[in-house]
Amino acid sequence: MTAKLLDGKAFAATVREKVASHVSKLKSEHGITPGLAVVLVGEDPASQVYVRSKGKMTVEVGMNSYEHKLDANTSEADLLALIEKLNKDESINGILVQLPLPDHLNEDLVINSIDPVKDVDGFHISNVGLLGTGQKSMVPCTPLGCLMMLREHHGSLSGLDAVVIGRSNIVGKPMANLLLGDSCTVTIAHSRTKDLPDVVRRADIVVAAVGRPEMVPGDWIKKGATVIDVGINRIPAPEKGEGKTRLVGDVDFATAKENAGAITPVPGGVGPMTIACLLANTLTATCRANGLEEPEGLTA
Ligand SMILES: Nc1nc2c(c(=O)[nH]1)N[C@@H](CN(C=O)c1ccc(C(=O)N[C@@H](CCC(=O)O)C(=O)O)cc1)CN2
Repeated sequence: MTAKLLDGKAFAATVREKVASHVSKLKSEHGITPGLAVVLVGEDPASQVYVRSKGKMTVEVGMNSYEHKLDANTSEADLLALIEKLNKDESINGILVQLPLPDHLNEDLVINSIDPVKDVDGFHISNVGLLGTGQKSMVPCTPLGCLMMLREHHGSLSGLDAVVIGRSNIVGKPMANLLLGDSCTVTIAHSRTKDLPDVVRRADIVVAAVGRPEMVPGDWIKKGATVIDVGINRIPAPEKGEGKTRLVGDVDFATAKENAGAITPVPGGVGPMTIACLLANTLTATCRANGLEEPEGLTA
């Protein structure tokens, strides 16, 4: 059996189209243009690429994009002062601080200084608490993207056995809460989980978010299961030439696709959904801030 490929790149394009059409209505019917501020501290090359891409796609869906690129040595006080300014700025509906931050900055402190209503990453402790208690919140972009792809493929997720491998605050924990919200039976597995292969073999849905290249082999995957690979790992690719690299996920795609019913590729799976969901969250935040109806199908 060869799995159906869940094409995140194509799906993300449809999400961005929906966002663009809502933004166009917001402008024409209410005179509102959503604004997203992205803050980058330092010169991490991958972060620079993601931030550039966020800015470009924000403009493409008709929103205003504000980029704040700060020196790697920026003090915590200066960063917090910028966030405070953005919190008060009425033209800004969404604020995102690109992660990881340089080591001298306290990530929790910085994230929790963002107004929760503008926290389009859904990382603020208030949003974490709201999601954990099943209340309306801002939802982290990558898990939201995974949920959208799962709903699109399965329709209802109710009653399905799901395993989330990885317990990070950014993906693993919110993903587990979202699956629980859709009535899955959820297991969170991690480095101390006993007999991980056995746990994974029972699952109808496997979400791998550990950051370890190809650690989930195909023979852990139950026949017909849906595999969502969140890992984006760059590994050496000598076959492409000296010093060349390639991207792989946390799942061994070549063997997993033989057992899975559906699987996301890397690249082109979950990754593109992250930015599409950021735009969806910015639209949602704008609607909430203005007391307008939220867009359907773009939230959890
Ligand atoms: N504040 C945040 N920081 C980070 C987040 C986040 O959601 N909020 N997530 C990641 C980085 N990220 C967005 O910020 C991101 C990662 C990957 C992709 C993506 O489209 N990946 C492509 C491959 C890209 C490549 O060639 O390297 C894919 O998977 O197809 C988009 C966004 C960490 N920081």
